Amino acid sequence: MWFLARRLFSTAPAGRPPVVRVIDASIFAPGASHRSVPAISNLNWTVNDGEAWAVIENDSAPRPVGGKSAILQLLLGHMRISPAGIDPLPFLKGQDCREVVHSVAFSTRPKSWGGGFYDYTSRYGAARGEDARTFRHVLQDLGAVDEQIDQLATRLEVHDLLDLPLVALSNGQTRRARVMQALLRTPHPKLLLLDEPLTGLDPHVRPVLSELLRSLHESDSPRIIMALRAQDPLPEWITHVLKVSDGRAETVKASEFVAAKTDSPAQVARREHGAVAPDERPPIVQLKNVNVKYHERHVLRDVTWTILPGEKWHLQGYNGSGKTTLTSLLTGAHPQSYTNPGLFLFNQPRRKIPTPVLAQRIGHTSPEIAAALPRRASMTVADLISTGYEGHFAFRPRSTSELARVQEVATALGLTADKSVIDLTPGEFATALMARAMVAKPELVILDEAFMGMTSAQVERATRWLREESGPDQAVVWIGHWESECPWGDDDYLRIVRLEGGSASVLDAQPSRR
Ligand SMILES: Nc1ncnc2c1ncn2[C@@H]1O[C@H](COP(=O)(O)OP(=O)(O)OP(=O)(O)O)[C@@H](O)[C@H]1O
Repeated sequence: MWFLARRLFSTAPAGRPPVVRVIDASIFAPGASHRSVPAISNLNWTVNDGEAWAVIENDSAPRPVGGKSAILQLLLGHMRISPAGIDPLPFLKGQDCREVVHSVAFSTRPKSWGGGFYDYTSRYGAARGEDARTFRHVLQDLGAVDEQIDQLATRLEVHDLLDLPLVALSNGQTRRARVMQALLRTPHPKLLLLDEPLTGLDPHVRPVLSELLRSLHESDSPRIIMALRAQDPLPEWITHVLKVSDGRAETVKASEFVAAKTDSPAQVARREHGAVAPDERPPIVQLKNVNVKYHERHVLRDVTWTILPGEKWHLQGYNGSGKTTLTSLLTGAHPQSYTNPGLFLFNQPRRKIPTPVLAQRIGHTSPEIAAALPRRASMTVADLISTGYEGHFAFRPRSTSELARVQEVATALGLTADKSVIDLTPGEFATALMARAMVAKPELVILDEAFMGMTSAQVERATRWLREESGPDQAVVWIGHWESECPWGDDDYLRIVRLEGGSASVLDAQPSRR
């Protein structure tokens, strides 16, 4: 098959045009005048055949168009390039890049989803049925044949999900599904651009996807250029890095880039701030032998777990292991939350607490919420953060103290309160969602992939703020596949619960206070 063909990774045969070549050019957003500030100035970038490049953003003050997305947009033919007449992709030999350059972005919501609310809880009720459009149907509609679908799905470890409705896939499973969609589309891509492809993937799946991308790239079918955050580990097959920072770009060898890397922002912030020890009071969450099943699919199996006030938990598990399902029981978003006899929240059976009350008492951010949020030009950062008081997307006039608190949180996190949400970078948007989860100082906060799309400077600021803000009274469930990004560590009595095969085990790697 075309996508499994392999070839030795060799230097470019003489005479083959470079994949990318831009010499002394400035890149402008479409529609920007000649006098406006370029998104990237003085770009000098050549990608020779046989090289593997990552575009890495290292912005201290990210601008909506000046970072890695400007480079990806350039390769997609969406930017104006000056001097005019430069063809940034000579290897296409004049072929229309809109046909053969595909991109998959994971830190932003596709524009086609518009400004309305997308009900992410529908996935919990999605059923296998004759009418449901399955993952396989969606791929077939793109022109893929079953043999290709089966091979690629097996390689990406999503084969047993092909007959599920696409909406039922977990966050990490959806990421792999989107890569499959891009690869199996007709016409096949010659260049595939992936923006943060490894975020949201568990440590087991990351090498699986990375290895697939490596073998595709080495066989030129398609070539891959990926954009990463500065704090992400660099796949070992990447040979060169384009560092983009504050509207300027610099090329370095991957080995030099790795050698210059320092500790993660969370590690730095943890080192500089003291430990916060949790308090001991009656549990705020108790699960006793809780089960969740979809027909024959047993997602959670006899899960028993207790969260005490102030405890900091890292909920771990591979993609599809049931982390989102488990947290949706706590927030009441899952239909089976209401009927589950073993679920106790705030010292009461879950069915005795109305779901809107849960939404007020539990702060929550997740990729599903990020995708669901209605984005309208008239909605400001302050509007968005203040919906954290109710925990749903209701807009009502705010009291003076609420407004002051929203402003305080926005300022502390470097956000401009009156900026429209549609003008936010992915990192600013993730920061605003995190602020929303925390603004009402809830007793329990669930931070699921909270740093998705943030630059390392934003991660560093968010880490410090979370550690200062979330004192001994607030319990936190942290979900993130990058262990080094967890704002709390051993010194904070961080506790670990791991889901595997539907079962939960508590792994106390360090001596706990209890
Ligand atoms: N309606 C449904 N029908 C069948 N299976 C479902 C349905 N909804 C979810 N699942 C399955 O339940 C499993 C758990 O999904 P969940 O989103 O909880 O995983 P996760 O651990 O949060 O994954 P990730 O790390 O990718 O976010 C997945 O394998 C998913 O495909």
